[in-house]
Amino acid sequence: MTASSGGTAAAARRWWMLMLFSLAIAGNYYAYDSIAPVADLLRRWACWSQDRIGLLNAVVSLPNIVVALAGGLLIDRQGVTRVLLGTAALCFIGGVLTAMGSAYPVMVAGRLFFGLGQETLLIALLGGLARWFPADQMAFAMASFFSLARVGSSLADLSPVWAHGLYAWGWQAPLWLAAALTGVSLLAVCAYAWLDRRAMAVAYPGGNVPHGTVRDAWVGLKEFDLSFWYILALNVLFASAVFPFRSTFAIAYFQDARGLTLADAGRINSLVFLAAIFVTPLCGMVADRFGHRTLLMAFGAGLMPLAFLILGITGWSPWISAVLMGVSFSIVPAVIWPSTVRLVDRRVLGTALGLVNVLQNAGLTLANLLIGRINTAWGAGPDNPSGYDGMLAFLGLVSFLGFLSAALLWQRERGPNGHGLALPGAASHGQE
Ligand SMILES: NCCCC[C@H](N)C(=O)NCC(=O)O
Repeated sequence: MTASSGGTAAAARRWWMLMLFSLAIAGNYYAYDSIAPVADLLRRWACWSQDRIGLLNAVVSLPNIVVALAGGLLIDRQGVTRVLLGTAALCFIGGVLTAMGSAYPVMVAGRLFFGLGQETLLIALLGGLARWFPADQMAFAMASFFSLARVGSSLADLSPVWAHGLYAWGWQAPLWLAAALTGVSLLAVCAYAWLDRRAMAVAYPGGNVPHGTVRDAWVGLKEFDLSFWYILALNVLFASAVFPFRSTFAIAYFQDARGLTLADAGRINSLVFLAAIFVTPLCGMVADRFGHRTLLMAFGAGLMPLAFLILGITGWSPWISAVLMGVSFSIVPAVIWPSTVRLVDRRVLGTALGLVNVLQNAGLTLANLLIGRINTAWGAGPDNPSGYDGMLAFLGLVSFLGFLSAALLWQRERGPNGHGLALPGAASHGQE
């Protein structure tokens, strides 16, 4: 018997777990994205520079260039549940410190604590889904989970509208809301831990729950298949193009280069996430039902450079590119994570996901820095809209390299070294 098998009661328990995980990630992503909406208040009320505000986000990613791999190893050694409890608690402490901080160092410390937990929490949640969901439901489960993550991000983006009363009090009140949501995330994880304990007692009556060892992780790392490295490259390159554009530079670009108002620039930018809320679970369902995961990833990844190309060389409405990005950002995350799970041994899954996130965070940090440099060097701004061409060329190139990785993965998986990624869920040989 495996943890993901069982009858109706087990199936019901799985959907409860998915609900709790989705709540946990929605609260977490809300807090992750809670700085941008208060940036203006921090600038005007506290007179903080762009650099100071930027550091509040940088300290979340920076530790994960190292910590996510350690977190992944810890998941393989200690199991998902303990790591979930520890990291959700770290995020909660971080959220509270950030909200308490009218003093800058306290806020930075809060964001640092939050960052220490954030990526490992995501990895552990994905590991938990992989543990409980069978192959033919995993893409839908992970896609629904990411759909709720986007709800968290979108609610944070739009909080100045729906929670405008809080913003009238200054920047701390909205950050207390974010802290409260990290508390909800911690409660959801505690409820999961309770469910998990009962379920494990049934799956492993002797209490001998198998965990990987450091040696397993080392051997596993050396034995990762070429397909894993392709999917890792896709993940890093795709994230390095999407997140810096969407979260850092898009609003200024749409205002300066496309002449949109701040409100319209915000609207077009949030379309990418709003579309993903609805389309991502559909993509997961398609992957479970029909397979063709590598083709889906190549198609989704191919839409991203196309979107940047259209922005860069045509005068077409930016909404066209936003729609292409929204579709791409729905397909790739829905398929890439469940596919990664199929490519590695379960005993080293945490380590594998940790490695992906370490390189992804390095890519995100580097891309943010490089794009900033490029925009400065090209003199991008309202007086020089074509100064953004360098940024678009860079993003187009990075996302095209992501597409190439997806195409290579597609080609490899069609041959004798494939892992059944093209097959429907039940027919493929995911390691249950
Ligand atoms: N919130 C922006 C960065 C998220 C990075 C994270 N490691 C990740 O891969 N998330 C997956 C996703 O699609 O949100």
